[in-house]
Amino acid sequence: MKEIIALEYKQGELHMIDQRKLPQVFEMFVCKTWKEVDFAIQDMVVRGAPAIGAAAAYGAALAAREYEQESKDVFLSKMEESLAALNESRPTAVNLMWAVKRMRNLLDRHQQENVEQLVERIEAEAHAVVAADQAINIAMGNHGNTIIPEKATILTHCNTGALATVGIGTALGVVRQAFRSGKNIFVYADETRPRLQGGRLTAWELMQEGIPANLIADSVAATLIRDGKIDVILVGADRIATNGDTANKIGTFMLSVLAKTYNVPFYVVAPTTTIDFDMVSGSEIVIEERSSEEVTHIDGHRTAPEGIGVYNPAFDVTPHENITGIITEKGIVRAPFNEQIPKLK
Ligand SMILES: CSC[C@@H](O)[C@@H](O)C(=O)COP(=O)(O)O
Repeated sequence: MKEIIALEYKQGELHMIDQRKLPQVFEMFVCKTWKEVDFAIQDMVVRGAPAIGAAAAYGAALAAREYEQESKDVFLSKMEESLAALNESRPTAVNLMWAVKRMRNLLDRHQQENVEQLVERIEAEAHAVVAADQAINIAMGNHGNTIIPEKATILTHCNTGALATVGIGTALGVVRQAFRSGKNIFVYADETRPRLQGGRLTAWELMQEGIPANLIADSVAATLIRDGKIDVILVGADRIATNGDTANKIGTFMLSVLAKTYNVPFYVVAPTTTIDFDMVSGSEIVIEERSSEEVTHIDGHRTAPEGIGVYNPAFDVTPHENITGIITEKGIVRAPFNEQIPKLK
């Protein structure tokens, strides 16, 4: 099976699978400048917390190449301008800020070096972010596989696979490892309104891998859970506070309430780069609100009446009380989260 590679840096260009077009069209979106990366993140050509972090890291590498002929002062100020813009491209996934901070720290640590050396360091750092993410995904997949029963029926939300990362995925990475290890699993994938990351992307990834699955409208999940048809729920995360409160794709909170009501294990799968160690509770997490067209239109066609008001938060926060465990590359943490999570730093 050919692995899906969400993004790749080749000869000074960042090539990304254009996730706005899948599954109908498989097309690469090529960024030659950091501003194109900034656009790609905002417009969700690339999406998913770890993939956004990796894209931002390569955005910094492209910026470094764009400004390599400048004097050191101009180079540093242009780098800061691009890093500040990339940092703001989407607000909720902390991996983005983590990648930008990593680049800022790198420039700070090597401030005595010349521009040429700095450019090389930034490029190497971006490659290191990607290499680390691949290994982290495998480790999460293996830890996660330990809680998946032999014939599990798994419910998942949004897209947390290879497209959302630069490896096998977070929650979908656990699904992959369970399947690849020979377990007889079945997946229900929420379509994930309004952007349909489940219907378009997760369904596509599951089919590429040959994992048996049904796609469901989001509103079907409650019936399946009540009827005892789901053994475990696996979701990803965009930002986790140190008390375990977790921001993830809108609709995740609702699933967690159902899981708690009907005693279904509910696991968050995320690398430690998704933990915001400066945030003690989910109430501090900034939730992105996206355009009304995501709700009033489907595939560019208006489905809602002109003039209707729209509320379109892209994420919600699941309280830690509803979470059975958080599967990270360092192992599975459980309550009391506010004691266990800081140990992962
Ligand atoms: C990679 S797993 C976690 C999340 O990033 C994922 O579930 C999610 O919420 C993605 O949101 P998106 O708005 O598509 O970037």
